[in-house]
Parts: sequence; structure tokens; C-alpha cells
Amino acid sequence: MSTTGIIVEGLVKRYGGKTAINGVSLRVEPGEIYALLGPNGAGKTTTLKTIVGLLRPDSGYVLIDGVNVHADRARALRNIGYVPENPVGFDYLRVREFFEFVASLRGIPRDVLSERTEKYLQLFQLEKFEDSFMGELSKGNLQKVLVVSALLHEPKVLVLDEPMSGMDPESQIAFKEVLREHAVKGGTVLISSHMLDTVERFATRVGIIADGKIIAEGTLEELKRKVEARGDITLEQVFLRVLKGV
Ligand SMILES: Nc1ncnc2c1ncn2[C@@H]1O[C@H](COP(=O)(O)OP(=O)(O)OP(=O)(O)O)[C@@H](O)[C@H]1O
Repeated sequence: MSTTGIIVEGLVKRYGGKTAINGVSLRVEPGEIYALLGPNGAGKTTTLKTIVGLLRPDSGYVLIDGVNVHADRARALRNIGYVPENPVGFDYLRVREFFEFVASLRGIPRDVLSERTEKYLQLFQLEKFEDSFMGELSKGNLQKVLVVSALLHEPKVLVLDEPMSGMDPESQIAFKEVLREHAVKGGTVLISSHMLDTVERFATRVGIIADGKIIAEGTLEELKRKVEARGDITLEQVFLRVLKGV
């Protein structure tokens, strides 16, 4: 069986006595955009942080393109672009300097960096902020800068925690296009979101998590069948029915 993309098996993560995720398993193949949905506190952020190696699971494992994240984090990270839920920057670095810093960590040559930053700054309407300090940016613009920084090394796997929450509509459109393009080229995308009407239009598969467990998973059509819905029904309605156990 192929081990490319994301493989998550039996993840359990506890914070002290509290079990945040309890046996989460999922697979995201190259070419897929998998949306992880769930109510507040369901365990989305904990799952994503564990997948990118920021948290160590109490049990279970994660393979990114065949590399065990918790056994060989440095190697696994080469293939991951991660955008955290709460954007945090380096207040006294200019946007341009931040990208140079990321490029030096990632080993991106100067000419490649300038080509990529030009492309993404334009795409996300960030050109005029290139010389701004990160600490001066609005939340949405900081979020976009972090999205760009996660794309700079063109990772195979993107893990994105509610990346669109602060973005204006034009940037959301550009962002969705970037994700589609990434998937079409054989990349893998795992995204958490509360924006169900948006997710419905670009996710190829959806997982619904509640109380630390994936309670339903599939394409929108498969989920509709699961809740025995007939006719036109939105992802939002499917989501509510799954949570109610209908
Ligand atoms: N650092 C922490 N210490 C203790 N408990 C935590 C910590 N982080 C999260 N939790 C708890 O773990 C559970 C899962 O939280 P998590 O942030 O993963 O959920 P989420 O689905 O991302 O929520 P939201 O949609 O509100 O962002 C919640 O009960 C939360 O209170």
C-alpha cells in the first residue's frame, strides 16, 4: 500500500487528565483536499498540531510521505507546509525579511525565493506590505503572510488550521485556487475550517470530528447517503445531521 500523503493511525492525545483526541485515524492521498470539520473543542487543532509534530501523541502515529513525524521530525518537516490557527509573526521583522529567514531555514535559493514571493505577494495583494513590520499587519494580512511562508518551499503536504478565517473574499478565492492547483499537481491538503459553504465547493473529502473522534468521513455524496438525505442538501445540513446522529 502507498505511504505517500498523510497517514494518521490511532492518535490519542491527552492534556493532563483531559483526552482531547481519542483514536483519530485518517488518510489523505496525494491529489486530495481533505477538510476536517467539527464543533468548537472537537479536537481539530489538536489533531493538526499532532500531525505536524508540534504535539507528541500518547499513542498512535503519523506518516508524512512515508516518514514518521515523531521519529524523524526534521525529515518529515521538509515535506510539510503548516499554517497555525492563530497567526503569530516576528513583530520586528519586515515581511520581506521574514520570507528571507524562512528561505534560509528551508534552503531556498535567492532567485527562486524572489520569483515565488513575487508570485504570492501579488496573488494575495500583499505587495505594498513587503517592507512593513509583521507587528504592524492586520490579522488577515498576517495570516496571508504566514500562508505564503508555508508555500515558499513548495511542500508536498499542506496542513492548514482555519487559514481563511481572517481573509477577505478576494484572497479566499486566490487561496482556494492555490489549493486546487496544489492538489492537481499531486500535492496533499488537510484543512480545518468552520466555513462549510466554502469547504463544500473545494474539498474532495470531508471528515467530521466530535469529542475527539472522527464520526463520519467521505465525499459529500457519501455523507449525504450516510444521513439518508434526498435531493439538494448542503454540507452544513449534512454536518448538523451527522452531529445529531440522524
Ligand atoms: N493546551 C491545552 N490544555 C488543556 N486542554 C486543551 C489544550 N488545548 C486544547 N485543549 C482541549 O482539548 C479539546 C480539543 O481542543 P482543540 O483546540 O483541539 O479543538 P478544536 O476542534 O480545534 O476547537 P475550535 O474549533 O474551537 O478551534 C478541548 O476540550 C480543549 O479545551
